[in-house]
Amino acid sequence: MTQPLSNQETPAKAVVVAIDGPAASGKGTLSQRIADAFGFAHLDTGVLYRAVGVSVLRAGGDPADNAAAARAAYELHPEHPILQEVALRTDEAAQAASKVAAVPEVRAALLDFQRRFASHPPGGAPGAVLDGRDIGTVVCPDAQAKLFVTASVEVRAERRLRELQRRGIPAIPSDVLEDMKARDARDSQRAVAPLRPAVDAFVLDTSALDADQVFSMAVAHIGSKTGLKPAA
Ligand SMILES: Nc1ncnc2c1ncn2[C@@H]1O[C@H](COP(=O)(O)OP(=O)(O)O)[C@@H](O)[C@H]1O
Ligand SMILES: Nc1ccn([C@@H]2O[C@H](COP(=O)(O)OP(=O)(O)O)[C@@H](O)[C@H]2O)c(=O)n1
Repeated sequence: MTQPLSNQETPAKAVVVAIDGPAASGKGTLSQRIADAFGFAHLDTGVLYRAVGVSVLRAGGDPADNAAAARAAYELHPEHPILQEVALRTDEAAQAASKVAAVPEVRAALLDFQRRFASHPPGGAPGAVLDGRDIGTVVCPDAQAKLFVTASVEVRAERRLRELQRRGIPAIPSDVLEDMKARDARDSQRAVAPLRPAVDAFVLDTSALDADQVFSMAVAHIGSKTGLKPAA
């Protein structure tokens, strides 16, 4: 996956905000709000891994099979319709994603695209917000601001359950919790780019914070690192 997302180049060096954390910690919600507030582009990198995982499943393969996972990652490109599918939001897709994500060739295949998005945000945006697991540690280690968003696994499972119900995707509460624990373990223990806060990340436990409180704290942190204030 090496194709550039846009032909438009950004003359000044883009500001990069890295937001990492475990499943359903609120990364995506926060990233989109930060992107909107600062006029930055947003890339949810988890979608890339979910698309690779689902592609392997659809081809009848095993997401833990290195060759099948690597092939699917090399075939993915930024305009691929699978990236828009609601099917990527299911627990099955999440589990497949975390299996393909442990394959070094998959991570390598997706790296250039993510880095290019950060250095040349689409639409000529002055900055980019990337959320995932390894943005602050591997993809953009020089990001001007890094946040690591987390919450207890019980709180995260409850948030994900409500989200799935809202989307009309059937889910069993105990399965969502167990799947999240399994994914946390796989993501944290893999050899390549494991889930962990960068040493210079601001760690934000959102267990008892609502989305507005998280947003305010993140804006304050980004302001302290970049001198920028939200436009609105
Ligand atoms: N601070 C928060 N408090 C309560 N619910 C939240 C909070 N942040 C996000 N959510 C909700 O939790 C669910 C998962 O959030 P999301 O941003 O998708 O997490 P992630 O990107 O880390 O998987 C969504 O339904 C979202 O609306
Ligand atoms: N930068 C990233 C993003 C996601 N992933 C993998 O992709 C899976 C799905 O990521 P996601 O961000 O969509 O998951 P949620 O946090 O939304 O549940 C994760 O469990 C990771 O295994 C990764 O390894 N590195």
